[in-house]
Amino acid sequence: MDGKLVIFSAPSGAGKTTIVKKMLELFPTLKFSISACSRSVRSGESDGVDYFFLSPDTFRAKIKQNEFVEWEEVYPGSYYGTLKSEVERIWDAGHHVVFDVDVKGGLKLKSIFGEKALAIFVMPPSIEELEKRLALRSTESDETLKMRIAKAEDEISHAPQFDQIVINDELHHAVDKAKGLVETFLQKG
Ligand SMILES: Nc1ncnc2c1ncn2[C@@H]1O[C@H](COP(=O)(O)OP(=O)(O)OP(=O)(O)O)[C@@H](O)[C@H]1O
Ligand SMILES: Nc1nc2c(ncn2[C@@H]2O[C@H](COP(=O)(O)O)[C@@H](O)[C@H]2O)c(=O)[nH]1
Repeated sequence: MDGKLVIFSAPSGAGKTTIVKKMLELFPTLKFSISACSRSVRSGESDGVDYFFLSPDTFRAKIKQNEFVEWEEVYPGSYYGTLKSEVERIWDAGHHVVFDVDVKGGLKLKSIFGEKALAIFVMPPSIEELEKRLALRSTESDETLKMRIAKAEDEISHAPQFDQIVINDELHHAVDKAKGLVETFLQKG
């Protein structure tokens, strides 16, 4: 099978991880690209499932060894990146890859893989709703929540560069829209 890539990007809190999890349930041929990151593990997360959790030094060593397809310092001191080995592992097993990456990373992947990739921007209904969702998720301190919200407007300005935009107001509508887009893309020759 010729492996394809489905990329979901959005400002933090817009709901891309929630939508990606639904896509993984709906499409057995899609497998999640487990990113490496240098932030600390949240409650409920596991190493090698949600992320490969690395120290900043180990992450920087992997950058030097050219192990990433793309990487970003998404927040000051917090590195995130797509490992070449992850994409190869998934393609070698005959699957398509789905990514949950920030906006810069999503555009980078699209620029590398072109027509093999479908890049979807998940649009929050408003900045106020984004803030509310992040606060309810209870994963951020006041400081990191502010930092995530401060990036959102600039990230939203890049939405037109994506192949498709899915507005995540009512989750089930967003999932239906994303499902249709992914289905059409995977069926294409
Ligand atoms: N349509 C929705 N309506 C209300 N809450 C939602 C909706 N979609 C997702 N959520 C909730 O909003 C919070 C943020 O969602 P999620 O973690 O999927 O966002 P994200 O874009 O992956 O954020 P991050 O980039 O920080 O990982 C979660 O608690 C999730 O359950
Ligand atoms: N450029 C990349 N961004 C990534 C990658 N993996 C995740 N992310 C993005 O980082 C932020 C923060 O994630 P969180 O888990 O700390 O809330 C979010 O936008 C992720 O999509 C990656 O490999 N490359």
